[in-house]
Amino acid sequence: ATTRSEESTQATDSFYHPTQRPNFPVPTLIQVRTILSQLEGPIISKLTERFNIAAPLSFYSNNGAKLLQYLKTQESIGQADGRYSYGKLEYPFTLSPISPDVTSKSKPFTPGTFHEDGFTENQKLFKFYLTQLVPLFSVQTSPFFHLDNSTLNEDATFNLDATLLQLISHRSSIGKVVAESKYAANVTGFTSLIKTKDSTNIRVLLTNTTQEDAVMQQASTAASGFSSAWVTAGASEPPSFGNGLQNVTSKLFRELIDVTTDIEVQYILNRLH
Ligand SMILES: C=C(O[C@@H]1C=C(C(=O)O)C=C[C@H]1O)C(=O)O
Repeated sequence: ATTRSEESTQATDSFYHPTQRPNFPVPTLIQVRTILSQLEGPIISKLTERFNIAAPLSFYSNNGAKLLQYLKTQESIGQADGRYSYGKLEYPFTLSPISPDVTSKSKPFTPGTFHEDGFTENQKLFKFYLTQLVPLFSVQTSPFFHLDNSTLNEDATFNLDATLLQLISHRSSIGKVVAESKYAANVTGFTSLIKTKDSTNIRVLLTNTTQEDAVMQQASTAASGFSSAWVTAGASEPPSFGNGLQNVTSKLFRELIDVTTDIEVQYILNRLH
């Protein structure tokens, strides 16, 4: 008989049975940081687009039920294409989670090898997006021209929301790889903290505020670039546009760093499972 957890594994990861998953070595910390910085452009670009679409808060009533439904439809298609398969570091908002890896004699997960913990912060990211960012998307103008005089486009708005949510989920999930590279570089230091489940000191060991400042700085520079490019491209913007985009960008990246770090901590706590 198939158990509940096997069913849900099949649901999200139809590509590999848990016992036949490949061993994935992770890149070095320097390489992962480059990978993370590659995502800043796409995230801030989508954020700029979304920031510039008029959309009433009523689109998001009932805790974003309609947006979740939109995501569910998209994710079912993505799942069929293997989007959430093992090692993709993409985790759905609406489908069942991937099952965690279990270490055994035949599968020792030597340091430097990815070890899935099945954890996501997608619910937290969705709530943050809905309650902290959406209220700041308050432009009144719409880029759409409809002959019936309507200006709203719910579907296009949800499409941008979905892309943005998927990008920030992916960005924070790369925290798992960051954590593996840090673990591989300090197995002894982390192992004792894992054994005592000392999440506070695990977080201290994972945190690098110099790197965080560099990420925030790059995000801020990107936001300035996108707002000027938008105006150069012909958008008629109020004088508050540049600062408004800076504000949402900095809120988003502060949250992303915190969530990425949460994901790193969880990954380490479950590393020896
Ligand atoms: C991702 C890392 O871990 C933590 C999270 C960071 C981030 O989300 O950008 C940056 C520095 C660290 O505090 C890292 O060290 O690069």
